[in-house]
Amino acid sequence: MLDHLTDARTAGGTARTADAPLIEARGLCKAYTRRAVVLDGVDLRVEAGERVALIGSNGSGKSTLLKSLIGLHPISGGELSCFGEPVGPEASRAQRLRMRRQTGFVFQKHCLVRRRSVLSNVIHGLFGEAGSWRAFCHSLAPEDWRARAMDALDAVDLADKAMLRADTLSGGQQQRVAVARALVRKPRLLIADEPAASLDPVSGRNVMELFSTLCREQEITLIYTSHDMAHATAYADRVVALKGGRVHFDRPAEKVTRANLQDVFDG
Ligand SMILES: Nc1ncnc2c1ncn2[C@@H]1O[C@H](COP(=O)(O)OP(=O)(O)OP(=O)(O)O)[C@@H](O)[C@H]1O
Repeated sequence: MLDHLTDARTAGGTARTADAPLIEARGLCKAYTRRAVVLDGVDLRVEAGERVALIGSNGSGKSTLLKSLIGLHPISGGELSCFGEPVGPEASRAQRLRMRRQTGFVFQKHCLVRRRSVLSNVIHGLFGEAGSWRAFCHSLAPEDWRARAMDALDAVDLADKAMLRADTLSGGQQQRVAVARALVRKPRLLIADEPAASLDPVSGRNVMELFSTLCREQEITLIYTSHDMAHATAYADRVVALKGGRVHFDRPAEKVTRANLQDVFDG
């Protein structure tokens, strides 16, 4: 089964031209073990500025695909390029770091540091920049970092909560802080893995609306996973469905039908 997983491109090579897609995967395969082939020949092209929803049943490989696209998981086969650079199964640490620096992340669990202020949590998004140990505490951070973090908090409408402890905010507000933390570094790509899954319907819609709007305004490419079909179709330009380790369909959000969705989740 793994025979076709051996032709992965190695890291390095020449950078693509400026009009190349932000991400391009051809025949992408990912196996955690010889028996656990999760992605089995995924083709995916994401243009800069697009908003893409990834859907599929539990275990269909959505999170694995998200992480593989940006080098958090090494791929097992196929061809992948991200930010114009080929990404092989053994991407160097330097390349992975380069990709991470251009990417913001938001997860279902927002992973804020509960005892720290909202502002400190957003400044933590600047970890990885020069002198980033100072991002640990907002009072040690340079003034321009604090200003950037305040701008990000303003964008998610939480500037007035900057000095509160993170764990005094509601779940929806904390997720908006996580959005600000992801955007403070002005990433080219935002990856969001079930960002609204732990929120009530209204907070979930608010967070999705926020993502979608900020990404469009700031020309950030967005790829998110969701089990909520209304979220998948309302906030994305395109919906990509995974089934059996392959792309089952890839179509504009407005053309996705109820039957298409049913088909994805039927055994
Ligand atoms: N680190 C890992 N090591 C081994 N197997 C893994 C690992 N991560 C995920 N898997 C397996 O890969 C498969 C796909 O998991 P993944 O989390 O990518 O699916 P998903 O579509 O995001 O699922 P869900 O909707 O439940 O979040 C599952 O069978 C899972 O057990």
